[in-house]
Amino acid sequence: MAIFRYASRFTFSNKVFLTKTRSLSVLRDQNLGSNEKSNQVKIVEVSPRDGLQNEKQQVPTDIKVSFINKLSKTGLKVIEATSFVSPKLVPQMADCSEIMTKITREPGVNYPVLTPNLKGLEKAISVGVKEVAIFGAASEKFSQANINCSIKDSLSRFREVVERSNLAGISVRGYVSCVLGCPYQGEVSPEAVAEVAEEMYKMGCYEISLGDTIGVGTPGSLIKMLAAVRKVVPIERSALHCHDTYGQALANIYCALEHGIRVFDSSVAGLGGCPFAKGATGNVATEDVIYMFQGLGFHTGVNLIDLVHVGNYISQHLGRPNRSKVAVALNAKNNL
Ligand SMILES: CC(C)(COP(=O)([O-])OP(=O)([O-])OC[C@H]1O[C@@H](n2cnc3c(N)ncnc32)[C@H](O)[C@@H]1OP(=O)([O-])[O-])[C@@H](O)C(=O)NCCC(=O)NCCSC(=O)C[C@@](C)(O)CC(=O)[O-]
Repeated sequence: MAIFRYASRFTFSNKVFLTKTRSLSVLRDQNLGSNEKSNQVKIVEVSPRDGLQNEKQQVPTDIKVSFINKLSKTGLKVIEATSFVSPKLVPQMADCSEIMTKITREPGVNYPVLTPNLKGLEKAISVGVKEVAIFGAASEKFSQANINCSIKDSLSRFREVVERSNLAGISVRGYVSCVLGCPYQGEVSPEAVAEVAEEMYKMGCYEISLGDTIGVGTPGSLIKMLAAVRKVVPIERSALHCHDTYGQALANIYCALEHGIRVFDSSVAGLGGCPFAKGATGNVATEDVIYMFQGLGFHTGVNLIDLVHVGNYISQHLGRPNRSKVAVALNAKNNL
């Protein structure tokens, strides 16, 4: 893992986080806060939503329901099930209410959904959703393309969603897209990311998921972005959401782990892509992330073989090979 040993020292909040020779376990013991010492990581499985939203061919609702039910049996504790957005813009998610009424909700598993505005939230409440996510962007152009409003206007809409959610006893997660680059404007400054993340955190999001929407980030740009964000959002309240477009996702996840992040979004079989980010390919594959965490001695509570079976199930339905490298290897080795 020499690639992950940094020659220089990076300073965040007056703490030195990385040196040339320190291993992850030493970092865990010496540098991180009490929450961050834990060897637990949380996976937010986004495949039923982020994984499928970009599929051109409509996936039958019963297949989606069966997919979510199968994921629920693998040990995953958070499964983002669908999104309550415009069916004209994202037809694949048009069956959101049906999905939420048909799935079997396993005790101890959380099934959050995306709600960009009050309209989506009210629909979600009517089908018993317990957690929602609002989704903003650090890039003005992406905000316009994705949710048809400026960053400023999006924050006002989100405030309404958070206030109404609080009344209904619903937790709210916040996404910030384009944290390491934008498909329309290119570079996005760490300060712009921190500004939106701070607003969302202050308005009441319990967690801020930092999205590398087009997968352009590297550990170099990630470190700079995290340095800015951690000044305004506690690291234990931050999550990382990686797409693997440039093959950097696992490197970025490992890097974020070293910087104290313990929540990671991923998608079984590497499904995914955003309809409003041309060229954005799949999310990092959950199987690959779990395999790496297992190797590092981190507990995810997820049964990897069960997960590979579920990835195979949905890949077969979509008529394409499983995009997880770990799944491909285990399929060949175990004749799955
Ligand atoms: C945000 C809106 C709704 C604003 O859309 P708008 O056009 O500004 O909203 P509007 O209030 O003017 O309404 C226009 C029409 O949409 C309807 N409408 C309005 N709201 C809803 C709703 N909630 N559910 C269902 N319908 C809705 C509304 O009823 C009306 O219908 P019409 O009168 O024309 O028939 C729209 O732009 C939209 O749905 N965008 C889709 C956004 C989306 O799903 N993007 C992909 C997910 S984000 C992502 O993938 C990134 C992430 C999270 O994974 C992290 C990362 O990777 O970076």
